Amino acid sequence: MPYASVKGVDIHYRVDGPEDVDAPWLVLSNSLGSDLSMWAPQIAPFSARYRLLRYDTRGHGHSAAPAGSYTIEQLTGDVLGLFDELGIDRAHFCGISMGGLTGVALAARYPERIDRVVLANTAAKIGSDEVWLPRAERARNEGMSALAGAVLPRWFTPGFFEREALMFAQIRDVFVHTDGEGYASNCDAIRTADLRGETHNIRARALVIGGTHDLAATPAQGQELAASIRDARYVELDASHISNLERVEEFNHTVLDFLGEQA
Ligand SMILES: O=C(O)CC1=CCC(=O)O1
Repeated sequence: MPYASVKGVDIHYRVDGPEDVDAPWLVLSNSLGSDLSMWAPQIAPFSARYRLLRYDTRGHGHSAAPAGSYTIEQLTGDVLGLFDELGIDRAHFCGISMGGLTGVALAARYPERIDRVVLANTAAKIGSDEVWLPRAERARNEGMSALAGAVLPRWFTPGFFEREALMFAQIRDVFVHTDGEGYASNCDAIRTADLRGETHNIRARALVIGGTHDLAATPAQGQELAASIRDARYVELDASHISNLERVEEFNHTVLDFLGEQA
């Protein structure tokens, strides 16, 4: 399993797709409580066109979970560290929820490194102290199994759990095996990240994907995010929070059409 040591923090990543040096890079960034396996239905179609870099956000999957609260600067720094490790000057970026927040910060602060950006089920400010402080405390004190029942039902619409029982079992498995301290430290990063004053700096072409039934990053927040980014496009899918898994075909077409459009 490949790792990059970014300022002493081991970040686990995977690369799929063409070795062709001319193929553009596309980076995928996971949501809170998941890992790079959440992109499984995107790998075949996306890697047919792009050199696909997936990674486990610190505190998740096989990446290290250093002690102490994380910050959005650390989450973006980990991506830039991966770029350095792999010799990537510039890439497309697609992040969902917390991964989308990372994408907002990268596109606003490092315009020279980000080509096109897909911001799915996210906002420039996600949740509030009231959401994140008790969530982090519970993850630290009671562990991930205690949180699963409260958090996971909001990720999908009710029909998904019956239709995709196996997929949901895998998602749940990743969630409950996420390091509780690492998860809580990412809650701290989300809680303290308010990028609403920075989105006007984004120059990358941007696609914002919302989920009609998403309560964690609502359609109104997605529309607000899109409206704050120059020339951004907003597309809404009939999904809850994890739209890349709930509406695989629509998500894949929407992203590939956007990335492949002529400038
Ligand atoms: O897990 C949730 O409650 C929803 C969520 C917020 C940020 C993220 O990545 O997921």
